[in-house]
Amino acid sequence: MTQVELDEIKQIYQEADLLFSSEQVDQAINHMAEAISASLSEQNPVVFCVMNGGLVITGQLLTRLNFPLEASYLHATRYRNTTSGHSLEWKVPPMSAFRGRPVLIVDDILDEGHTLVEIMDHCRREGASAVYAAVLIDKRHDRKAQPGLKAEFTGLEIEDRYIFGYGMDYKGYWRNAPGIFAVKGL
Ligand SMILES: O=P(O)(O)OC[C@H]1O[C@H](OP(=O)(O)OP(=O)(O)O)[C@H](O)[C@@H]1O
Ligand code: HPA
Repeated sequence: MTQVELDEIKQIYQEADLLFSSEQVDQAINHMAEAISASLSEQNPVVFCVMNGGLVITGQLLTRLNFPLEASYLHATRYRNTTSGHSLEWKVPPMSAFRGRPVLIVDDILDEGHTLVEIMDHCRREGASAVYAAVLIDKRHDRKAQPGLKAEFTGLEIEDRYIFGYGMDYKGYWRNAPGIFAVKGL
C-alpha cells in the first residue's frame, strides 16, 4: 500500500464517529456470554469463529464461557475488503467434527445476513443437532436475506452505516480499532 493510501486509512479513523466505546462493547459481550452460557452450558457445543471478522469477538467471548466446549474456525468472505457484499466465497469450510452436536457460529456482524444463513444451512446439512448464531452487531435496515432475520445472541444494534472496529474492517484495516466506529459519510 502506498503512503497516499495509508494516509487515507489514517484519515478514515480520525474522522470516524464513535458509536460504542470499548467499555460499552465489553458490557455487551458480558451479556452475550451470560445468555450463551444459560442456553448452552450443558450442551457440549462446537464453537466456530467466522474468520476474519469474527476473530476479536470470538476471542473475547470464549474466555467468558466457563463450560466445556470445543473451539474452531471456518473462513467465508462476501465483502473481500470492500464495502459492499458479493456472493459468499468459502475459503475454509468447518474442519472440526460436529455431526450430532450443537454448533455455535460466532461472527462480528449480521448485516444483510447472507453469510450467516449460508453458514448455518451448511452446518445443518452436515448434521449439526442444532445451530445457533452469536453476533456482536446487528445492523438495522430492511435488506435482510430473510425478513426478520436475527441471531440467537446479539450484542448491540446499530444504525445503517458502514462500521469498523472489534474485528470489522474498512478496506482490510482497523479490525483492531478499540470501539465501534462509523465511517464518515457512509
Ligand atoms: O450479513 P452479511 O451482509 O452477509 O455480512 C456479514 C459478513 O461480512 C463480513 O465478512 P467479510 O465478507 O467482509 O469478510 P471478513 O470477515 O474477512 O471481513 C462480516 O465479518 C460477516 O461475516
Ligand atoms: O458495516 C460493515 N463493516 C465492516 N464489515 C462489514 N461486513 C458487512 N457489513 C459490514
